[in-house]
Amino acid sequence: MISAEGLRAAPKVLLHDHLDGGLRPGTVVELAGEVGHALPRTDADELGVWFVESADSGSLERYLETFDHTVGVMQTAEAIKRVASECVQDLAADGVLYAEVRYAPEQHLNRGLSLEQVVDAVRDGFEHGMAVAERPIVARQLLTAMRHKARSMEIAELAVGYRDGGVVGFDIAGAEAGFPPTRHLDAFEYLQRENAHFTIHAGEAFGLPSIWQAIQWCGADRLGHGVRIIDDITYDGEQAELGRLAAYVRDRRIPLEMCPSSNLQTGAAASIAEHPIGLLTKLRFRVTVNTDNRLMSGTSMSRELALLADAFGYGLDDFRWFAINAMKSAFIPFDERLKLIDEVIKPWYASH
Ligand SMILES: O=c1[nH]cnc2c1ncn2[C@@H]1O[C@H](CO)[C@@H](O)[C@H]1O
Ligand SMILES: [Zn+2]
Repeated sequence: MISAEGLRAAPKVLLHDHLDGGLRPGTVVELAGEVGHALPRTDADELGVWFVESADSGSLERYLETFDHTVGVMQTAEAIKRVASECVQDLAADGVLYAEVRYAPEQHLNRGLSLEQVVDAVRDGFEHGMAVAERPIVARQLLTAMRHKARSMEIAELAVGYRDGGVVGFDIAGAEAGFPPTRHLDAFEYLQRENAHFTIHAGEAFGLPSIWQAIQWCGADRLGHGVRIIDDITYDGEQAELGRLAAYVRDRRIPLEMCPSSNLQTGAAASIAEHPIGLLTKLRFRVTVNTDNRLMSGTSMSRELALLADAFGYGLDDFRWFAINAMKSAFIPFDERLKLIDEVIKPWYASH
């Protein structure tokens, strides 16, 4: 069994982490004090517990309500920059060597920032974080549009505008039921014409139709969560039979950004041991392991891997496979991905 220290040391790759879901509780308390935002708890430790307990709701909609208190304190360039820098430092300290971190710029305009100023603030924060982090890390932005709102085209254009400025892709997030991906088809078609990359939260709180639309209508490069792809697989404990959609996802090596702890909280899975990641890994889908919202789940990359190790007996070989899967699926250019695989990931695992 690998130790907690060993897990932290192992190079990890993170593709699905929300900037507004990963604040340090102490930072939320301090920033709230500065802007007069009312919090449900004012002690940092108690607030941390409050986030986890409130997010532990069994429903994605109620889980998302907790973001009022993080987005609420991320409304100035200074605050956003601080949060972005701390995010990168925390990920690096946990042994993450490459991270794509997402957030919705449209949610940070309450105090007069423009969309561009929000992206610039995150970029400044990431650059600061990368410069001071205790271990080398590469951090890039994904811009999210909220699926119940109507700004996806504008956010997609913003992502393309910043493609040489630290933004490597686009995403849609928020409540899934009632807001299918095709609602934003114009944005996805635009991104395809621009040769840009995007992932879509799909198959988390809604099933196969959402995944099917995300891939076959919208052309998603990756799936955020995608856990419900399991509904297209029959498994009797020995033999697995894949439906057409599951077979397509596996054949095309479409990356699944799986977030085990988050899925338990929103009710997308009953326990880690019963989480579809076990079977999907066994069937060699392109599985990646992610944190989703470190604050709301009280988690980290190391902790997610530790939970999987407990439930499925995974060890370093599996962690290496997850890291390489994720690095192959990243939205940075191929040569940069290869370099991190050949120069960081493979050498480390070969010597441990
Ligand atoms: O697991 C999730 N599913 C869907 N939406 C989410 C999830 N986690 C966070 N957000 C939403 O994404 C926004 C931008 O980061 C967050 O404000 C939250 O509303
Ligand atoms: Zn997410």
